[in-house]
Amino acid sequence: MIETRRLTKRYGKTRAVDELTTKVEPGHVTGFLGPNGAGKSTTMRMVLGLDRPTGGEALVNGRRYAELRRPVHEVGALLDAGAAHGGRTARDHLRVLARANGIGDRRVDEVLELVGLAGAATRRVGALSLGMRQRLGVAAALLGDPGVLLFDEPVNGLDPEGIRWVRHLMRDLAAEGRAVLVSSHLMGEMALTADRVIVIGRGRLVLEASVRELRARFQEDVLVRSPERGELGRVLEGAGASVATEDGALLVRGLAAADIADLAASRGLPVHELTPRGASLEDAYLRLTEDSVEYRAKETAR
Ligand SMILES: Nc1ncnc2c1ncn2[C@@H]1O[C@H](COP(=O)(O)OP(=O)(O)OP(=O)(O)O)[C@@H](O)[C@H]1O
Repeated sequence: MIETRRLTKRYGKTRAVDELTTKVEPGHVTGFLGPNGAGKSTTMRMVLGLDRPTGGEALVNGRRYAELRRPVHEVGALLDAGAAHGGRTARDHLRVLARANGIGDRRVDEVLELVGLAGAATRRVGALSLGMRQRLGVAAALLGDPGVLLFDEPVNGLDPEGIRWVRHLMRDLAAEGRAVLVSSHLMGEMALTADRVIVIGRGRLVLEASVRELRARFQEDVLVRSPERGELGRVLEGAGASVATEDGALLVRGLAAADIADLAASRGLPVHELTPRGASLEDAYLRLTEDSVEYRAKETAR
């Protein structure tokens, strides 16, 4: 679990992080979203003890990073995939990290296998593709088998296959009961990976919600077709939705498509169409953060 309590970081007059209070729970992938300069990296660096807060605190499993007895066994991070020493082999790079933390060589081979780099273990880091360096970074984060993981923009620059791999990995790590925090600029990408999101802008918390809540909040309505329209309409109203009828279909507000499907299934009511309509999550996110974009493109006056 990661907790920040009124976490603040000032650089001169810039409040990079401003009284940020959040929780990142185990068993979930939490997306950490915000425009450029919102304070995501600074927050992560403070959680990892790489930057000192100006105010407030950042805790991993209830302790500040500096107070963790075996930090690499509690928290792992992928911050900058370019950071590995280019002249060493992938395996040696990990062995150096492992030895510095009292971890045996066997675990090195295990994590190489886990991230699909066993075949490239003797290649020099400098000769690895970006996707492979990213995997090596993930291997390093997993060395101590930590319960808390932070990934800063892990899909940046990856090809579709690499992106899919990262997505699956995050979900698997969360399914194993770990707390996984992943930063991104893109709500669309996060909606596919994360089940919760923390949105920040100019260092401040804008929104903390489950992706499901977010969809329900920003979606206009859900179009539902069912041969049992009347009965389904009553069930949905009973669950708090407002229901209108249009062209033989139900227009449902106040419930997410997944909840509608679950309710229909629990009553054995057939559903022939279920279409969420309205703003995409990406649009919703842009609206949420439009006041906090650091550098806005200026329109040229003519
Ligand atoms: N070492 C530093 N010195 C001065 N200002 C800094 C420093 N690090 C970050 N900042 C400023 O703090 C703010 C937050 O930056 P940060 O890198 O945490 O944002 P971010 O959300 O990670 O952005 P990006 O998505 O662009 O990586 C920015 O205004 C940035 O310019």
